[in-house]
Amino acid sequence: MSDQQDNIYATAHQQVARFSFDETVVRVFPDMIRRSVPGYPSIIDMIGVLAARYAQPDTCLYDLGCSLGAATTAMAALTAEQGNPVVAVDNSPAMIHQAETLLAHAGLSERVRLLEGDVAEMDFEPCSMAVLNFTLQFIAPERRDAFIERLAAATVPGGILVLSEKIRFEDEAENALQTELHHAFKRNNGYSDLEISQKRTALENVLIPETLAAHEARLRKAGYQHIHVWFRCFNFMSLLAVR
Ligand SMILES: Nc1ncnc2c1ncn2[C@@H]1O[C@H](C[S@+](CC[C@H]([NH3+])C(=O)[O-])CC(=O)[O-])[C@@H](O)[C@H]1O
Ligand SMILES: O=C(O)C(=O)Cc1ccccc1
Repeated sequence: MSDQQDNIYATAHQQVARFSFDETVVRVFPDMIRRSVPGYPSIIDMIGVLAARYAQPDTCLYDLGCSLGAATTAMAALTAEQGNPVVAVDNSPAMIHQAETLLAHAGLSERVRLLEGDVAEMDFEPCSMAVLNFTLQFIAPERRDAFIERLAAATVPGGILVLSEKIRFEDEAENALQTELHHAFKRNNGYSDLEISQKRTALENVLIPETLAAHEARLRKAGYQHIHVWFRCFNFMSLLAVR
């Protein structure tokens, strides 16, 4: 029930509604994210590699804004021997419902604790890894500082945050070029100009990108000691922040 092709914006909508992670999106989500986010399959694979490198005993691993549990599954697979608890959280009931089915099929129901809730409001246990794979961009900007500070405080020394985000560039010309290249990527993956344009409208004031400098400043202020850009393609980026 989540393996269909994304054609949500293929026909003209009279009025394009705000984007939301509802049942319609859940049905097409794996196809949508793979065709919309450059490098998404590699990012998921590397989150597994990072889990194997950074998971510490007696700590949990968080997948915050887990959607259907792609990063959760990669983290669990590459830490099978250590067996750290993986805690996967999302505030979309439709996502959680489908993630539950998929994790059960993968035999991960014991290993993974799946929670429905707002990641910016939850309490954290000591963790050695937290993943925000394209989640922070959907949280209201004024809530981001306090949330990252609380997450950093729960991260043990040497633990990490993997922060993947769509980013904005200060320079207008740079921003326009990187956005155009992202749209070329989507077109190459079979999306029409109408689909690209209607999805863009739906995401306005829902997905709010910040600059790389703003992300780095927030992470440093929260107490992360080392910040590395480990992936970048057009206006998509992933940071590795070490506590
Ligand atoms: N405040 C919030 N609290 C909890 N969840 C939230 C919140 N805001 C948004 N979400 C959830 O964050 C997810 C963002 S998608 C993540 C992909 C996944 N990480 C992946 O690696 O496949 C990214 C994208 O679609 O571009 C959705 O499932 C939202 O319901
Ligand atoms: O499609 C886009 O333009 C994006 O920025 C990525 C995306 C992927 C999946 C849901 C929402 C946004």
